[in-house]
Amino acid sequence: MHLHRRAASVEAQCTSLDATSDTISRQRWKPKTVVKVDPELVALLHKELVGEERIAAHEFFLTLAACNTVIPIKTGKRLSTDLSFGEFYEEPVVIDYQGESPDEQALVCAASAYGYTLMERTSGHIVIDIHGEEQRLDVLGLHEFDSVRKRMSVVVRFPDDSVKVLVKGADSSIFNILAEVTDQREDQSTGIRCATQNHLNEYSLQGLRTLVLASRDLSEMELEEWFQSYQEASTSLTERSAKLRQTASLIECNLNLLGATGIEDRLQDGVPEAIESLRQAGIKVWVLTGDKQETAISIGLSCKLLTHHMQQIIINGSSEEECKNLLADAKANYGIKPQGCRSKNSKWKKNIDSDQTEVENPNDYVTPGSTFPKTGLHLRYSFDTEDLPEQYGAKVASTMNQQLALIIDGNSLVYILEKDLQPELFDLAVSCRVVLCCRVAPLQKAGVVDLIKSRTNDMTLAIGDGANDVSMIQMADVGVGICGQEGRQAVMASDFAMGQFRFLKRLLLVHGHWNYQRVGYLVLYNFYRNAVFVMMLFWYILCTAFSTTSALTDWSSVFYSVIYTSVPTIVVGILDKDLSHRTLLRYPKLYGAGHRQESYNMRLFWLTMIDTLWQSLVLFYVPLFAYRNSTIDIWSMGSLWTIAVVVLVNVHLAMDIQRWILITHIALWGSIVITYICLVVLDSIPDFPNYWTIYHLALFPTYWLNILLITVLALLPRFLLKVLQQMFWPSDIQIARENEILKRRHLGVKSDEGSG
Ligand SMILES: Nc1ncnc2c1ncn2[C@@H]1O[C@H](COP(=O)(O)OP(=O)(O)OP(=O)(O)O)[C@@H](O)[C@H]1O
Ligand SMILES: [Mg+2]
Repeated sequence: MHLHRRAASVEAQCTSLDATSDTISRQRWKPKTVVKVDPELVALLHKELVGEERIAAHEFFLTLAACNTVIPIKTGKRLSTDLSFGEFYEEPVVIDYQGESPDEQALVCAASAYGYTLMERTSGHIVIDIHGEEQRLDVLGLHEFDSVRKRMSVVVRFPDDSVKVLVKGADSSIFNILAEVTDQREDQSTGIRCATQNHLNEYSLQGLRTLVLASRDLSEMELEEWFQSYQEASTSLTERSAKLRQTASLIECNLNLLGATGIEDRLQDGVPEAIESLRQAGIKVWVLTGDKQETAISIGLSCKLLTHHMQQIIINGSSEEECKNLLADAKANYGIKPQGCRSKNSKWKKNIDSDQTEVENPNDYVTPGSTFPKTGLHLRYSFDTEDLPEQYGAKVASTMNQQLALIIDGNSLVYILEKDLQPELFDLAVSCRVVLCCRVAPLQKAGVVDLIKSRTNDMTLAIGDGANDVSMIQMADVGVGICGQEGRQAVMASDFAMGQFRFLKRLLLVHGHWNYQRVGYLVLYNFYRNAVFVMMLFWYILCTAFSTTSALTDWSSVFYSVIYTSVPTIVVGILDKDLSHRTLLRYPKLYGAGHRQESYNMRLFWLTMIDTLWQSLVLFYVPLFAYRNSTIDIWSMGSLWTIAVVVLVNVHLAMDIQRWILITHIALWGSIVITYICLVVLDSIPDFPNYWTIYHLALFPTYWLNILLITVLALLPRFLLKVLQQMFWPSDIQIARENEILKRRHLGVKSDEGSG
């Protein structure tokens, strides 16, 4: 049976109830979502039928309805009028199913469509409406789903006093605990198993999430033994989950296979596009999923993470030796050499980056370990490209023509992550364009993130929506949680929460870019802003032979950082944008500026410091030279230096502002005005030594010319360097900015012509 997890209502074609019988059509309730049913299966479930097939189908749907943690919520009845007859009738109660797992909700809805409606659930019992007859089943115990067992089970007592354990879970975990095939029923059992296996393969090749259902009768003795152990385990204060797991294994064995389900887990809107953009931005995306391998591959194909042209390296080992051999073979086959650990300041970075920028179509090149992912609802984990080791150059050449996809399952990861095979996996993984880890447990997801974190200096970002993504989200440098239908655990553990995967594109390419540019610039600017002031004071101390006198009042020194220059810094730090969000989304490669550390690096830092030195010298010596033959007092000089440094740092900032808006003007020019106001106020207080200085100074043009000359002379080298750089060595961002400006002008001209 296969059904849609998210689109049950869209698929609505006929109500479940029509299909069963007249009694049901008179029901006082109806499910909120209606599901398309298979008439053949409905016919098989007909009450009057007897026989093994009917019993098996009955038990299958009973398990679907009972073995879950879904809570039915009924909305109240109301009276309505039937217009054709003018009669009052009671509208049926609508049952909505709420639960943490969307898969379970879909399965319960499906069971309801086939006449097995879950009506009520408490911790002690469940009520199921079976073809119009309500049956109350006592729940003796429930072993919740966990990612280690990959299954869940419920023990129920039926009205006829029989006790059954109903189990559902991943195929890999259920097939291991099925009853051994006995001689008499060998043909039938193996037939059923083969058929189920075929169906499972078929479903997973279509990208459906599969589950297997099984059950068995419990004898009184077994029940008693289990119940005692269950009671002990569930009230235990230490190692409760391990004890419960052990207890579950008492009954989760010798099961009879009931059947399999396939649920379509549709990708959210915009996932392939978002992945493509992240890829172009130079971000590598790996997919870590708990799904079956075939399902994961199929989803990888549907979100264009994998393509049919890719060479798939599949690592499915069941022992350490086997995994070692598989990894070694893969490395030998594709000529992959050891990578070693990567260091952040590697000189190879530049080469690789230039490789990237030269290639127009991102699909045409293999970026270092360009492993980009499927995502969807279950997005996994990505890490930013950084630098690459020396050997990479050779490897790029060898893998250029063969796009590699590494597909590895959880079983192999057990041997690889816990043993000494981590370096082998790392070498192979970073050489592949895509890495897809399937059937991985939550801790393994965290282990894979840790593998990258411990071996490279790359930034890691983990994104996920379920409880099984929590450890990965916590392990990564940046954790993003998607608030979806799978509960809020991922969101609670994350640094950023979002509604859909595609918003990640905006978060990284737009906000990430802006943030990087702003922070990078502000770090440099703040070094400069403080250093230029301190250096100016330093020159004064040198000139006065370390006399401990001061030219600036204490107030000026304090106000410089707190009032005179702080507001523009904050405004620019929050509001400045080098490029519009449209441009950034359109050209994801602009995100590469961050990878190349264009906004903040050692070279820029030292250039800024040299510039600061020059500016501080101009700042100090120009007034000194201008007033060399005068009898000006030291407080007047201090006043001039104060205002000159404030004007200088603000004009310096103004030169770098990319986006001028009203608030930037107010903050920047307002700061200079406020400085003047403060100086006037401070110079008007008779108790201060600087009393009345500004009134004297401002009367002479030399004062104003000094400020002008300082600003022009101090900023001249910087200005020239900027002009030269923009003319001869423009950055990607510069080119995109010019493009934006030209477009805007072009549009302006067009609209002028239009209005003319
Ligand atoms: N509520 C459940 N009851 C029984 N089995 C389940 C349940 N939820 C998941 N499973 C089975 O356990 C497997 C692992 O589940 P897990 O939650 O770790 O990953 P996933 O949901 O498949 O993938 P993802 O990593 O994308 O969340 C699933 O593939 C499924 O077969
Ligand atoms: Mg899940």
